[in-house]
Amino acid sequence: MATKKSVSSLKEGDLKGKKVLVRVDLNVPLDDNSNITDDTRIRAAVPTVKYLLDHGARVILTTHLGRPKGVTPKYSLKPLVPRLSQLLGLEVKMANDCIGEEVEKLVAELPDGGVLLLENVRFYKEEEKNDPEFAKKLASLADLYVNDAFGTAHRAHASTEGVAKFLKPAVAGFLMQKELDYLVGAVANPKKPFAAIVGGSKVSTKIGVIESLLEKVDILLLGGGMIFTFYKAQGHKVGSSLVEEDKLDLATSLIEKAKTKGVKLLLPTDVVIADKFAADANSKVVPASEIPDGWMGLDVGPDSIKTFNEALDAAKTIIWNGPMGVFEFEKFAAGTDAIAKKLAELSGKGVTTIIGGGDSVAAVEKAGLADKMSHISTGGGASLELLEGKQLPGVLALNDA
Ligand SMILES: Nc1ncnc2c1ncn2[C@@H]1O[C@H](COP(=O)(O)OP(=O)(O)OP(=O)(O)O)[C@@H](O)[C@H]1O
Ligand SMILES: O=C(O)[C@H](O)COP(=O)(O)O
Repeated sequence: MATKKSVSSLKEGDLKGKKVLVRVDLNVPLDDNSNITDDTRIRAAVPTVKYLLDHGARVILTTHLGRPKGVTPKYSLKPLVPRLSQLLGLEVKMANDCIGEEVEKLVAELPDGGVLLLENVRFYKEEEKNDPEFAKKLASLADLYVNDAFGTAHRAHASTEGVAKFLKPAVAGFLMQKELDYLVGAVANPKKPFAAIVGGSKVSTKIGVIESLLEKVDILLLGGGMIFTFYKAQGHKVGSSLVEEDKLDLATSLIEKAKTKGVKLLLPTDVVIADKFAADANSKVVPASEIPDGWMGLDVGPDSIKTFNEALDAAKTIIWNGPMGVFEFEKFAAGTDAIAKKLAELSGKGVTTIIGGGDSVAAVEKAGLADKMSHISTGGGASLELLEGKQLPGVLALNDA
């Protein structure tokens, strides 16, 4: 992917008095009372907005929230305004729509250094259809475009892709830049040895990532529910653990591929098993090849943690995607916690540590170690696609540097 023009290339002369449409990803989790339960994505959007405000721009923010079908009050962005205002240190105005006359009026009233948040862009079905007329209407609100919505950059939608055709320049925000620097840059040119840890529930959702990483890494550690498909492929008894019967050949071929590529592939040697899929299940540790009938593997065992830690000690760059076990249940969180702690420790010793989105980020945050890592991705699907070596439409649409 060509290097894209960054918002840092725009100076006071380019920005003062200019209306800038900024696509952010403020798709944050809300509880039943519309309280924000994790504001990471709002905090991550702040540097770009502040830069624009400091240079006298008028900022128009656009984002989606959830997957509404038409106008749905539950997915209004109103609950985000207080936190956004607090983080930016000014009163953010909010429009009840994202296009149309009322929005145009509010944009016209926006002072230099002011911020207007548009209502959920997915209230229009034209957004996800990447409808050019809708993109044109959004674009007509502004003079230039900044895309800082890394978490949505894998979607070719009107506000992430279509709009860039109508606004020049169209540049990457600081968050977008940072995500690409780590998830593309550090992965393409890693300090070696380069280790990857891949977990999560199923091998089928991680095939692309594993295959792509096998081309690049020196060490690959596998954990999570997917390991039982590998064990079964090797002829082990897996009890009632999660297995994808139609992926047994694939698991064998991935092991072969690792051998051919000279990648050190480590599967856990012991596992924590449970007599039911529940937080209060009975549990015990057994060798990975001896899971009794009626029991299921829900975490990697202590010997595996030790072996994994030793393997990671050799690495200079580490990327992690997907938990080692069912970390949502305290009893089966030890493997995931141990990886989080190890990566935090190694970060302190100068190792580049990248957490590739989704549940592994939740696990690192739960362990209170988020600020210790070199990079924590704000994108689940987007980071997965990048790790699979795919191009992201929201990035491709931006102007080359
Ligand atoms: N041994 C296991 N058996 C069953 N489920 C497991 C096991 N180990 C981990 N999981 C579950 O896998 C889920 C995470 O898998 P997933 O593939 O979504 O990972 P992820 O990398 O975080 O993905 P995404 O980025 O899409 O969120 C967790 O909810 C966890 O409980
Ligand atoms: O949370 C995400 O992964 C992004 O905001 C994209 O959301 P989507 O999967 O609904 O497109």
